[in-house]
Amino acid sequence: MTPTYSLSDLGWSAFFLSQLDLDELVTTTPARVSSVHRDRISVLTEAGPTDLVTETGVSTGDIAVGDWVLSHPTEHRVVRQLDRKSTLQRGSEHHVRERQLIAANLDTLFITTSCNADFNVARLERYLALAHDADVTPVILITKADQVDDPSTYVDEAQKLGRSLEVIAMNAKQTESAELLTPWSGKGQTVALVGSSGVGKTTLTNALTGGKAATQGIREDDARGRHTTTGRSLHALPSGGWLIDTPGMRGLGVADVSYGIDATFPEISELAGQCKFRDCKHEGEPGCAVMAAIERGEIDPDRLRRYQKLKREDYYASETVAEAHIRQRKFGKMVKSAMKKKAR
Ligand SMILES: Nc1nc2c(ncn2[C@@H]2O[C@H](COP(=O)(O)OP(=O)(O)OP(=O)(O)O)[C@@H](O)[C@H]2O)c(=O)[nH]1
Ligand SMILES: [Zn+2]
Repeated sequence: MTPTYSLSDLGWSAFFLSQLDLDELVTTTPARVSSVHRDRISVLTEAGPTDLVTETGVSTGDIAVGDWVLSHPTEHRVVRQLDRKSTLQRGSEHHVRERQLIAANLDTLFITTSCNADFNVARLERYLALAHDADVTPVILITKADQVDDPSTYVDEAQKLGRSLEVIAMNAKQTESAELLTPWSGKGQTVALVGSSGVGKTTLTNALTGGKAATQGIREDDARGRHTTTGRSLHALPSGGWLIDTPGMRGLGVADVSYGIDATFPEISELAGQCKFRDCKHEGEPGCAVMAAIERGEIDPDRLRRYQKLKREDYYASETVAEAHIRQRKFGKMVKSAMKKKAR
């Protein structure tokens, strides 16, 4: 039997309700997107799961798993998509402004790493920038705590990355691991797991879903081979929450997440406003408040290096094709004139 859910079970809140006008309140049905197909979307409503086609002219590519839409009272179609509380997207590796929607309306992003060679603060900062930019609360999970003598050294390292950041060490293979995550996976809460290959995402997914990851919350006929465009879907958790799986989140480029990078390095970005030049790169410019703080020993120089690296990567990945073109032409001209000067 297909389980039924109330709107609040599905994650509905005042944030979404306040977007409806009186007419919509009476005539439309809120629906949460559980998977996205090329020509339609699968949704969960209070009346159960169903499929909807999108508004005319709107591609399903603009809709992400986790989105809320209003569905028409009699026809199986979307009337309107609601504003998101959060949007998780990834930058493409190409040097064009191109971002791929991963999930909408997540409350928490579990950034997963393990007590071994995978543990890398630069990678964690990269995921943190993504989470902050998406407006999702990050929680760092450090798996394989059972394989080291003292997991607290890993916890302490991760804890340095944020004053109020939650960091949890665990053995993902123990069934209790799901219990450690209940503060974030209770009724109506939506979570996703990201992290490198082999850190234990599948193990944790199975712990959270009770091993039923593949089938919960999706229409049954999906199991008969109807393909979703992304492979992503919304899974109901026995704890009352929702898990959106995130295949394709492994390679992790940053693009257009400048805000998220600043939020990940508050000790640097908060000072940057006091630099003499508004576009100071903190690379030795006069009147640089960040360099001054480094000299006073107040900022970790390694953090500044990683901040600058992410900012550079974000800048190049965020520029449009036209901007890249101008930059390359400028560079070409500069090389030419330098060569002319040399020849003289
Ligand atoms: N001892 C121990 N082993 C773990 C733990 N977490 C995961 N493993 C093991 O590590 C291996 C990889 O775990 P997976 O859950 O498949 O990792 P994944 O992140 O899903 O990997 P991909 O599917 O490649 O992205 C498996 O053999 C798990 O049993 C843990 O906390 N402790
Ligand atoms: Zn500066």
